[in-house]
Amino acid sequence: MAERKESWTSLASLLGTLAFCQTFLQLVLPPELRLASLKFLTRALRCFSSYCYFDVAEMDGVNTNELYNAVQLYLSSFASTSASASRLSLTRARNSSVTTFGLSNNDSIADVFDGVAVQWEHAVTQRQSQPSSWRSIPDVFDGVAVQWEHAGTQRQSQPSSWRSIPDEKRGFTLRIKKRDKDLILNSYLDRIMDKANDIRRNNQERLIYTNSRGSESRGRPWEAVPFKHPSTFDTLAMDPEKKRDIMEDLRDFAAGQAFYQRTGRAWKRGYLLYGPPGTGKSSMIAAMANFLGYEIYDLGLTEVPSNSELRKLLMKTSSKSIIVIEDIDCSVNLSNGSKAPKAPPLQSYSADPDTPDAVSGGKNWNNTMTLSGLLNFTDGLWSCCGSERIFVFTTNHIDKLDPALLRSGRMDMHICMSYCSYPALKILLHNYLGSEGEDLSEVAASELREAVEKAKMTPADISEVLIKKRRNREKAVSELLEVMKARAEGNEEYGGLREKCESNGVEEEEEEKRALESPKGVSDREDDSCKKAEDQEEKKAN
Ligand SMILES: Nc1ncnc2c1ncn2[C@@H]1O[C@H](COP(=O)(O)OP(=O)(O)OP(=O)(O)O)[C@@H](O)[C@H]1O
Ligand SMILES: [Mg+2]
Repeated sequence: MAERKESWTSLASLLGTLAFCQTFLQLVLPPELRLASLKFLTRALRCFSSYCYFDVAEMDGVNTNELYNAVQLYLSSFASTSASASRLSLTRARNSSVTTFGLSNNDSIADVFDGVAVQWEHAVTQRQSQPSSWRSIPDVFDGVAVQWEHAGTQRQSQPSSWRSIPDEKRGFTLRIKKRDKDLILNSYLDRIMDKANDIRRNNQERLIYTNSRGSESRGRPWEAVPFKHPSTFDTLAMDPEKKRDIMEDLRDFAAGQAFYQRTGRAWKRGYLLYGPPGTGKSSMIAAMANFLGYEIYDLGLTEVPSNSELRKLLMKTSSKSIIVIEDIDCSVNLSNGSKAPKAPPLQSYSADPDTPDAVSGGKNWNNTMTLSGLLNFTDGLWSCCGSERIFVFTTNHIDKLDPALLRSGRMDMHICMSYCSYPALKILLHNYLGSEGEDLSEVAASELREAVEKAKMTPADISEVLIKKRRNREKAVSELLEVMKARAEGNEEYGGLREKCESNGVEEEEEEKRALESPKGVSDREDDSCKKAEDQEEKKAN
């Protein structure tokens, strides 16, 4: 209290002295000397002040000062609850449902960082009436004292090239005690930048981007809409242990900047999601994005005419994003347009993605998209362009993928999305009926457990049944049981048919055709695809 009183007294006397000096200078000195003496006076007064001041202007030349925006966001995070701010400005960004608070003109706000008190002031002045300003800073080089001086002169009229500069000059001034400056300045500014990035991500609705042919020439390589997919790891029906592993992996990745830096690895991670349709691969991607707060770039490879276009597209993705390529088995073996010769198959894996290789038979593939072009970006030198990015490839047929995509280290994690298991079914029951099966009778629960293992139904199939009957829990469960039992019977019949076909020497392809025609039957082979892939991976690892 006494300290505050003291500072008010010194401020009042300082203002008095300044007013007196100004009047005195105006009366006594000729105009050309006034400025120099004012400059001298200000410098003299600063020597006695225990504070130093840092100006953070909105514009750095003609560019926006990132730090200004960051400070604005940072202060908004506590401006509304701070007792020291008396007047706040309110803003809401495009695509956002969140209101941000800011300091009004010439208002100030106090902050504490690492136990050190600082103060921010926001000043808005008209550019035309901007007073000439002089700034000087002493430096010592080889024991010789030098002084840098920066003079800001009044701009009478803006040249046309400066039209983009706002008429108002906005800036924050940070006041720190001189003795604390070296202690906190850098770490405090780093903290502000980090916090601002977090706020930006939380405030702005995340977007999902997609590409279309020719969008690059229209000047907008990606088109975006707000991303509002409600899928989360809570609602995703899959083995809880597997889910935990994936979440942990994602968490480690997002917090792994120092690790990736230390180990000399590009800060990126690749996931390959494979499994039959309707097992939740796309839902998993949405859950990942929601879990990490990342944006999604849904890359349609069929819309990318060449490797160089692909490179341009990928260079325009932001960090903290998931780059998704769905159904990679269907989209990489591309040609440039339907009439163009077929692009080299995935095996045509040349060192330079833009040059033909031996397999392509000497044809010019410069205008085609190749797997090597893609992998060059996800895995090669270009992978370090941007950081904190996740690549997700999905496929229904892991066995059709080129070995180049599957070789160890290419995709960091292979995740099998398979038919619904009992633990996954419990999640679906919780999602749609509000119960996890614990209120089911023991008989019903054990019946469900047995039926779901035999039925080999996808979570999508089960969801369909539960959605229809969700108003009546008992009916929903009994109908689901019926459907699952019927499906299990179909599977058994199909299994018998398959055995018969095999003993009669019917071609495998024909058998598959039949399976497609029969919506009921699921071959064991299909179900086993995850297991087989996992076994193969285990073998490779050993
Ligand atoms: N594992 C799951 N957990 C929760 N819901 C799921 C799951 N799998 C599928 N569903 C439901 O089925 C719908 C289709 O799932 P999704 O699109 O994620 O499957 P997919 O594996 O991507 O299929 P496709 O291979 O055809 O692209 C989803 O909207 C969701 O409601
Ligand atoms: Mg999908």
